[in-house]
Amino acid sequence: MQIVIGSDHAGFHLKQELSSFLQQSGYQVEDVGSHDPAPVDFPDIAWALCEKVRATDGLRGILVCGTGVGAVIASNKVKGIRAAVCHDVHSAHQAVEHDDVNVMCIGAQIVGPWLARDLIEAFLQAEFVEEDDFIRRVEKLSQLEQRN
Ligand SMILES: O=C(CO)[C@H](O)[C@H](O)[C@H](O)COP(=O)(O)O
Repeated sequence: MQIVIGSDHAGFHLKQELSSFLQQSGYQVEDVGSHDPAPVDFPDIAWALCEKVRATDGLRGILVCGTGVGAVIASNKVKGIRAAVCHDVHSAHQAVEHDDVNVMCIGAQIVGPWLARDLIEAFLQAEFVEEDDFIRRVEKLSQLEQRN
């Protein structure tokens, strides 16, 4: 499975750790940066990551900033992206199962590396449940994008 990963400066060290973990677990990881801990603006990294995610069916992204908040705001402004900040395992899998989330955001200042591993495993192993209610709601999310 292919994954895109990215972070700003605040998420850099956790992103590096998660990237290694994913590669050791057999995932093919594309890292859109940041590639060093120098300050960078999270909307720029969010765009680089989300552009790739929306271009390939089924591709998922993991975006790390300090709190996950900036990352999720920026990602949800990109058409075709459904992003969630997940700091508990239940949300990490239900976000995909019910809401077909394709970008998970994590706050490196909020969760430690071991919980972050559990979060990304729950996110990546989950599949969208193709029930009528969930399909209709996800379609309505896409319709909201057209209203602006
Ligand atoms: O969490 C974030 C945005 O929600 C960012 O990663 C930064 O941590 C936050 O904006 C603080 O910025 P700083 O330049 O690291 O002080």
